[in-house]
Amino acid sequence: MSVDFVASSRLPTRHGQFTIHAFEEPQTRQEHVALSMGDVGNGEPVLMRIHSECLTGDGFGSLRCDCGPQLEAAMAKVAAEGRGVILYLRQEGRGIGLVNKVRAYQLQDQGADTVEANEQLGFAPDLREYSMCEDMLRHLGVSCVRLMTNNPLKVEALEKHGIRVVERVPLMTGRNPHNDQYLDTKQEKMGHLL
Ligand SMILES: Nc1nc2c(ncn2[C@@H]2O[C@H](COP(=O)(O)OP(=O)(O)OP(=O)(O)O)[C@@H](O)[C@H]2O)c(=O)[nH]1
Ligand SMILES: [Zn+2]
Repeated sequence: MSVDFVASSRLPTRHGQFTIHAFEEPQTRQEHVALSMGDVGNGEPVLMRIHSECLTGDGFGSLRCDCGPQLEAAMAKVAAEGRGVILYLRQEGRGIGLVNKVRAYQLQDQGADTVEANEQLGFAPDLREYSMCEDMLRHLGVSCVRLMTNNPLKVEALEKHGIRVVERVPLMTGRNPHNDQYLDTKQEKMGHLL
């Protein structure tokens, strides 16, 4: 999916001052944003996070997943280096959307794991794709990254879109009794490097 750059502005945060860049997919009007700090277009590898929207974890502090602490940790690491990028992609629920994610949570409350719940709803375990990253990174002048993730599919997807990943930086944070099994399932069934 191609995306158009729309606007950017200053974004002071508790981790320091970022610039927020807004993008839109012309066909679907799907919106995505990037946060950047420092001179990311100078050709040096850029510390980067691709974060998939999780309203429950990022916004409400849900302990069912590790998204909130991962986003906080990624922003803190970028701030510590004074340079980096967070691509915040609006792919809620690994692409099934917020309402379907709550449906999946309901099935998980009844015993399904995160993969089984998606399958019971008729979805693949992970519907995300990352083609929009290419336009977003081109706009920011980034072609080479150190990617903060535990998901090898994200590394593969970026390389497929012409972005060089010189390092995978593990992002292990936020394990708790409520998401213990969820993280184990990601490791066992989805190949995450936890
Ligand atoms: N369908 C579904 N989506 C979930 C569930 N729990 C979290 N998510 C979504 O999963 C996405 C985050 O993906 P994860 O699999 O946790 O991690 P990742 O982004 O693939 O990998 P990392 O880069 O290591 O964080 C967010 O969009 C969440 O909303 C769930 O039980 N079911
Ligand atoms: Zn989450």
